[in-house]
Amino acid sequence: MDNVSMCCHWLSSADAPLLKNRSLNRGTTGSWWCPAAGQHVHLSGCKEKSQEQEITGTKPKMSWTRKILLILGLLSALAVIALIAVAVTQNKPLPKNIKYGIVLDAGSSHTNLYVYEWPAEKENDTGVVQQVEVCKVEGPGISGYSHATEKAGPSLAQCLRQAEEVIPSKQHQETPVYLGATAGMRLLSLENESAADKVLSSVEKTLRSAPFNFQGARIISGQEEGAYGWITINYLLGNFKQSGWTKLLHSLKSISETSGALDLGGASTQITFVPNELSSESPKNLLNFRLYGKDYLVYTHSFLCYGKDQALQQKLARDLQTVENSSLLDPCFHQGYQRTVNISDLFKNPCTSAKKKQFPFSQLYIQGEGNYQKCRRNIQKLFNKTSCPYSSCSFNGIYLPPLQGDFGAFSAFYFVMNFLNLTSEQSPIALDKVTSTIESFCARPWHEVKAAYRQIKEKYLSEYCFSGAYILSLLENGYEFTQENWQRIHFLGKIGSSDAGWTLGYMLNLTNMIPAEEPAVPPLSHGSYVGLMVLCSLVLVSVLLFAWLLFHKPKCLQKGIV
Ligand SMILES: Nc1ccn([C@@H]2O[C@H](COP(=O)(O)OP(=O)(O)OP(=O)(O)O)[C@@H](O)[C@H]2O)c(=O)n1
Ligand SMILES: [Ca+2]
Repeated sequence: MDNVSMCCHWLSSADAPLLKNRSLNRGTTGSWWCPAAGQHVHLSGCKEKSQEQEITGTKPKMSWTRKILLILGLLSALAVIALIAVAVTQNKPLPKNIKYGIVLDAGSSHTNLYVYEWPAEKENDTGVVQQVEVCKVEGPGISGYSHATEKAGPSLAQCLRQAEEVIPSKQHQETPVYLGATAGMRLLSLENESAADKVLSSVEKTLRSAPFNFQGARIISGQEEGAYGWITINYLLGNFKQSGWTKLLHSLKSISETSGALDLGGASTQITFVPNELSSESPKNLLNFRLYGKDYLVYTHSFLCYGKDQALQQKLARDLQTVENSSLLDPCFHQGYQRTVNISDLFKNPCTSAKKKQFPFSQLYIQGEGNYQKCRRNIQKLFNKTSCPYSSCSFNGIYLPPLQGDFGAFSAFYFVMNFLNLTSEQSPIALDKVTSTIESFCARPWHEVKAAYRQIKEKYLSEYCFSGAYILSLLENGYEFTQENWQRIHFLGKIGSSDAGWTLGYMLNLTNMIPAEEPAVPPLSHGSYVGLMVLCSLVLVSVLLFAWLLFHKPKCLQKGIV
């Protein structure tokens, strides 16, 4: 490189100010002190570097400043890459550590075993527990073993073995198992306490011999059953999640943020919801919860003997008072249907025992009549609406505050309405359409119904007419749902993969998985955190690139010098 081009090279670099006391302009000619050359040189004007290279035919030597800039740029790029890599790997969710829990729902008609799972590190979040298995125990509910109490426990063995297969064996010991018995056992303990105790001892023995962590087998109260059902559906529907926009929306609109729960079993039925007005008229029906940082005042009532099987027993016991001989024409069964009932069985539990009297026959022959309207009138008698010691009542003098918000209706509410094709969520079915559907189903002769639904158990199938009419009676006459708020009842079998019922709420409570206060959560999710890191890094790289380009340009091309 000759002195001129070398000096021009210097002039285009950051060292140009070394040329002291001279103002430089492109095209300036004359004699200049060039530090690179260590001498005065004669310049006839600086040229663009490319031109200069063309002219000289040699590769220009990279200045130290540019080298340092380049190294700094490279190092910054490396740092950014390292930063992203660390963000992605360091904060990536750890491999899932799953926990399990087992609850047995010992209902009046049958027992179900549920297996739940949840990620261990998210125990206190809402909506993370889900059902992974349900096993229906063969045979009757445990209260059905009152005459052979020692067989109640062994009846559960097969479902426990199924749970052993679902849960990894190394976690068997740490998996809690709970059994909650409902209305069937409540009735048995009223009728024969020692038989109920023996049944519970038998199931306890079997559960203790399973490889799981036995946590108790007990009869739960109607209040608990109602409350845990309400907790389950609201947990699964995500109604306890009160963060960000939902919180703001709720506080602005004061909308009802929880769903009521309607549970219909074989022996009892529960209604649970958050009423609009606070009232302490009937304190035994009110429960206070603090969940995820919010207080809930919940109304609940469980009607023992108003599950669909016991309601039918009550109806038959009443009907029996009016018959002249041993046959009964029943409008709630299909025409052509026949059933024989032992009179002693009919009066054996507390739901019907008050109506017990001597009859000149030991069996009742029931003949179906298939008349919905008559059936409704017949059932209506089960709801005593004559006196109410409170501002408002459902029936039998039980306090009921004004109905409020949406309701999730499950168990037999769902089984029956689902069978009748009346559960559509897309286009909620109007009450009069529901009534006419049940009316025409009841009018179908038994032989036709039986032929149309061969796959359905006769016990269930024969009672869907009665059950449909009973559900409408309970909701319309009992709780006084109207054409309008009927649309707010949602018939639910499952929510996600979990069955709607009290068991999940029971387990969440006993394992302390629903905290009173909202758990502290990191402000950003892992995804948002990584995204933000990448964005910041990209901005940093762009700034560095821009700076490098700026410095890389020949100085003489920059404004102010040219
Ligand atoms: N596919 C089904 C399943 C069940 N049933 C009936 O629905 C009623 C209620 O069942 P369930 O909710 O399981 O009641 P339990 O839990 O056994 O009773 P409870 O809660 O009163 O103890 C029972 O009469 C049962 O015969 C039905 O009609 N169709
Ligand atoms: Ca039940």
